[in-house]
Amino acid sequence: MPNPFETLAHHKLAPVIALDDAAHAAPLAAALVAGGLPVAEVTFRTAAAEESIRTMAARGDLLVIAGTVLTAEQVDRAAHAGAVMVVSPGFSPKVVERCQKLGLPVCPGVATPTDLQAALDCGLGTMKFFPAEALGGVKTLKAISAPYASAVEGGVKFMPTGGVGPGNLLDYLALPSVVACGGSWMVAPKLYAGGDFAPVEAAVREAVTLAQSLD
Ligand SMILES: O=C[C@H](O)COP(=O)(O)O
Ligand SMILES: CC(=O)C(=O)O
Repeated sequence: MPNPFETLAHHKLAPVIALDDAAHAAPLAAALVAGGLPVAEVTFRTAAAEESIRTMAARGDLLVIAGTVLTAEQVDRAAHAGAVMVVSPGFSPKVVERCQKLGLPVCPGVATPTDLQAALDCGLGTMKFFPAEALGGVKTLKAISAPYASAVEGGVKFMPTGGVGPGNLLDYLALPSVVACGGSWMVAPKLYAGGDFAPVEAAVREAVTLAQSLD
């Protein structure tokens, strides 16, 4: 599997998934792959997260990221289940430390310059900007990142998440500091409420077309 950050930079999207039922993991993964987006950020917001990660990782053709990882114990469970990267809504030194100990790429959330510098102190160069829209969106991201352009080689990179959708995706992706955007719109439970995952595949395909339209 290539470096997860490179995969994210290629696809520009990280679908944020909260599964109540691990039985949905297989058809959801299939819809993502069929729609052209072999990336899944499965959040530890539900009890089904670990099993869902295991199911998706077993395919071998999908970048499986563990999301909403809040404790070192969840890092262990995510890694054991097959996640190849960890993200969090905020910056937790314990989560980052455990990931680094395991050699697992980690992308913590930052909302302030203080968070950002804490992540830099850990040697990290790519961070979530969360919750992106509620924090002021593109304007705030530009302002927060400006002082750190030369803090790491190539500049600090971000994965804005929270309130990103088809209406503002390209505004974020147009920023050179943005690697990819996280979002739940193309994997929202209402799309597969009837047990049919075709609407997910269609929404994923549309999101992929939009994200790639900047190239
Ligand atoms: O908590 C929010 C999710 O991580 C993603 O945000 P979203 O549902 O606004 O796309
Ligand atoms: C928001 C986010 O990235 C997370 O829950 O991990």
